[in-house]
Amino acid sequence: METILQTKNLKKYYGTGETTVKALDGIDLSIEAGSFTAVVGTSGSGKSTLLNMLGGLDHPSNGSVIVGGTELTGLNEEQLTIFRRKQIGFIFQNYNLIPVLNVWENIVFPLSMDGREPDEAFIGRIVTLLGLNEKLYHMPNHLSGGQQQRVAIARALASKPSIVLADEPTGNLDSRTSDDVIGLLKMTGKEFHQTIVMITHNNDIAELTDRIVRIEDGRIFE
Ligand SMILES: Nc1ncnc2c1ncn2[C@@H]1O[C@H](COP(=O)(O)OP(=O)(O)OP(=O)(O)O)[C@@H](O)[C@H]1O
Repeated sequence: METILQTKNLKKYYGTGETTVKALDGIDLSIEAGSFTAVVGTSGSGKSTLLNMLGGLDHPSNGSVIVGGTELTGLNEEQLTIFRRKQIGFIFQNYNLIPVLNVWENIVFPLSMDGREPDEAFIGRIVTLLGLNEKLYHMPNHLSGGQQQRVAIARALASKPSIVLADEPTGNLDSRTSDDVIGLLKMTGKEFHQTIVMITHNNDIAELTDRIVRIEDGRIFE
């Protein structure tokens, strides 16, 4: 199997001296292409810090992050931005939709920011898979939480990323809607050959994935 995401002795320390917080304290992790991994752990254990490092949103204090053969620590800010736009789809707990744009506009917004033409046939497939066809011209505040998260998933997938990073995507959803959202992520992951890494507090949700990685105090326990 091909490794698409890898960290080697990854460390992220905040502050100095006695007040140093070791958010990540030597993480060695390899993730296979096409897999769906859940990252679990108590509050403050380092989950979001790890996800941000994998997505090139933050710089390590030490160690390396290698994505598809590219060592992220070797990239400057501009290269990192291009890397993120091309390779990564981000999904957040709070959906982060733009309230003044309708569903379709939200989905294609990151592409337009990037000066890219949306692949309408491809996005049409995503929209259909996610059951959003009837909602394309609705505004986000007229949608349920589950529907808003499906829009956020469509937006994350629209740029055809090879990797999807999701930080508590079901954190605001009831358990049935959460199961639906995970089912959709699994389905789109398979359909579009994506690697998914998802943070969750919820063990039942984690059980639905291929692999569970547990973090405690910035270290991995599997
Ligand atoms: N910018 C920052 N400055 C200082 N400390 C930080 C910063 N970001 C995170 N930390 C600390 O690093 C540790 C790990 O934080 P992180 O957000 O990764 O945890 P988490 O497991 O995602 O938590 P939660 O489940 O509550 O979101 C925590 O102790 C946190 O307080």
